[in-house]
Amino acid sequence: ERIGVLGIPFSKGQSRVGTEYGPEVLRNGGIVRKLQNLGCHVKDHGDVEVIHVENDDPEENAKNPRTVGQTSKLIADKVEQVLRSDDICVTLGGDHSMAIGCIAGNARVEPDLVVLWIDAHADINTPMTSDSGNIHGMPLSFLVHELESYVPKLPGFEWLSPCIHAKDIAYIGLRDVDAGERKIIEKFGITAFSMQEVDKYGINEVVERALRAVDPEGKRPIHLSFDVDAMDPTLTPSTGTPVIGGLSLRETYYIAEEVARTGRLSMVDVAEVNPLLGDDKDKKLTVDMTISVIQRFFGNRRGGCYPPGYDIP
Ligand SMILES: N[C@@H](CCCCC(O)O)C(=O)O
Ligand SMILES: [Mn+2]
Ligand SMILES: [Mn+2]
Ligand SMILES: [Mn+2]
Repeated sequence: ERIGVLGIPFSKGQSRVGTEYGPEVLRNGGIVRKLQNLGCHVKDHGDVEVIHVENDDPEENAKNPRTVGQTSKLIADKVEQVLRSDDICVTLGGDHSMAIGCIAGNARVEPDLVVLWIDAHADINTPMTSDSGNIHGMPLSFLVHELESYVPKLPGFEWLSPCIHAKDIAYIGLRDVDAGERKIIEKFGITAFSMQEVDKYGINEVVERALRAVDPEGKRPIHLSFDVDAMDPTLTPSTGTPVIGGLSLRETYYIAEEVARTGRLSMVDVAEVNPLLGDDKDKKLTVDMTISVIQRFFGNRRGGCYPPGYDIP
């Protein structure tokens, strides 16, 4: 597979400084080389240009709307460009508002995509249901057809139209869901496996049910949006909204290996790495755990692997 890596040094979807350094620390952690060592053809497309709008006052309770909206358009355009030249795009974030542009861009190339959202959070607040006003808690609400009449057209978002349906989304890892988000999940029948279901059914059954729910015929391209806070904070402490009781390393590996096995992975977003949070040990652990998970989307199976065409001498 040809992989296109794209950095998204962005933090204005939330209030903490630091996720803008996510791409840098993931690259320094060797993510490009480690994917190449798996036999993948990897092209690093550099970073998306980030827009900074002065006096970007909140609108309808959403913070930095112009900055987020205009940057999201650049993300969508760049992602579309990468996916027209490479098979798979891996985006290195950046806060999870990046997913607005990532999914919008991917949907231009793969309109039939489904979304697997691996996250402690549902990230589907509308500007009105959000308590924080942080757009990293809202990305899916701008993308889902069924929510279009519930979401005001914010300045900076004029370019964006919804491009997925509620039934095309499956969550794994939820454990901190706001009231408005829970209502939306139930009202529109979004497939959602919280940590309770992971404990009840086991990760293998959860992954199987999630994939079957969004893509019963097993033919649709997969957009996997991975918020590192889906994993337990003992594994990825350097993130802005940690929640205890998260996915284990092995559960997260399993998700990645099963999604890889479909052969239909179109894009992986890696969101919410914040290297300014925690000490140096926390930062290194977060980067190493994150990269080890990403490797498993691209053939590094625990049962071993070998380069294409390899045979024993
Ligand atoms: N649901 C909270 C927390 C959102 C966390 C966002 C992260 O998952 O990208 C909010 O809306 O502010
Ligand atoms: Mn999260
Ligand atoms: Mn449609
Ligand atoms: Mn998230």
